[in-house]
Amino acid sequence: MDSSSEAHRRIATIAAHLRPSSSQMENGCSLSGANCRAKGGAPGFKVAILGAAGGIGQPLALLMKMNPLVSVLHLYDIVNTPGITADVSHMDTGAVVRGFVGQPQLEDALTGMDLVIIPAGVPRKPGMTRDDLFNINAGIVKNLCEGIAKCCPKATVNIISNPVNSTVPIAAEVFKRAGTYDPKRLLGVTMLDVVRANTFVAEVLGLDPREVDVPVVGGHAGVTILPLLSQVKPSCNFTKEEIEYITNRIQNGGTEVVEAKAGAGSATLSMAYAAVKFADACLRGLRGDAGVVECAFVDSQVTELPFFASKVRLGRNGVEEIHQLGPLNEYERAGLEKAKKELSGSIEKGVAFVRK
Ligand SMILES: NC(=O)c1ccc[n+]([C@@H]2O[C@H](COP(=O)([O-])OP(=O)(O)OC[C@H]3O[C@@H](n4cnc5c(N)ncnc54)[C@H](O)[C@@H]3O)[C@@H](O)[C@H]2O)c1
Ligand SMILES: O=C(O)C[C@H](O)C(=O)O
Repeated sequence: MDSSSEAHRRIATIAAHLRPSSSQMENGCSLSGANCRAKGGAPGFKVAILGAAGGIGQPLALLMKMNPLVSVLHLYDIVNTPGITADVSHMDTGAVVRGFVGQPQLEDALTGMDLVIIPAGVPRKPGMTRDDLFNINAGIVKNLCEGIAKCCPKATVNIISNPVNSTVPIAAEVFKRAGTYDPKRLLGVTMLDVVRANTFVAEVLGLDPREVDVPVVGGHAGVTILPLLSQVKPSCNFTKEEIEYITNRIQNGGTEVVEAKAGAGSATLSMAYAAVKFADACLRGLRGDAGVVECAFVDSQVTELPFFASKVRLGRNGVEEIHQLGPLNEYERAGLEKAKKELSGSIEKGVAFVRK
């Protein structure tokens, strides 16, 4: 091909790439093809954020745009994605950003995605439990998962919307109904509990939180959040008072933020950080990296419950291995019984919502 026909081909490719379709804003860019150069077509994963205009969604979009493993980033919400897409797309990082707004554009947002992250739904106000969000968020998660089952049934799905202990079972039921359920690909995000646990333990021990690793198992609400302080790395001993203080602080970390925000929502910035840390682990697993292990709320046989959070190894197929809980001390065994009792009801509530 001579250089002028090569130039024509390139411009035609760019023009096709930039032409705004009726259903999407690409890069917020309205230039004609002749004014832009071709993208390098960097390899990477296609990621969608559903609820991208929210308190979590916006910083999550920012951080995912910075992730070198992401080549395409779809931002979907029922409001405000055009502005957020235009804004984030100006960052000089590799991912191509496209925005989608409203239910009619959900299918385009989801088609072809490798990873879908869901922070859509209402947050708590002071005095509420996460379960108080069920009535609104259950329907939102169900609807979005129906879209995933139809448009990207093989995608890995990260559920952030609360109550996670019920929304993950809801997602599983939707996928089962659609015949697309792959338990390895559905993960409830409990990473914020681990992030908090690492921070609070590091404070008590006088360590850098980046050096601390605290397994947090169970679920994501109150007593279902069970930090295993006997398994902290680096290995250490706590007094009884320290164990009670740290455990309570981790279990009530979400409420601490809800109360401090005094009606303006729940954790958004630390959650976006945790969501990206977790999504990055999922993407490294999908890429084939070895030894990627994080805590997540998944379809599990670690206890008699159908879902449970524990350490999982992430790989090319999603959850490749679920770690057992390891030896628990008496305090943790008592905590586990309390956690299972509450979790069981929350899981059943989610399942019943879809089966009703
Ligand atoms: N798993 C966790 O550790 C964790 C941590 C913090 C918050 N959360 C939960 O995350 C959720 C979102 O929190 P937030 O602070 O970002 O709330 P937010 O209200 O700021 O944002 C939620 C976004 O969801 C959008 N939305 C509502 N219905 C939608 C639908 N049908 N489709 C797509 N988008 C829709 C809203 O327009 C909004 O932009 C809440 O349920 C909250 O409890 C979970
Ligand atoms: O506490 C909440 O309602 C939000 C979230 O689950 C959190 O743990 O911060």
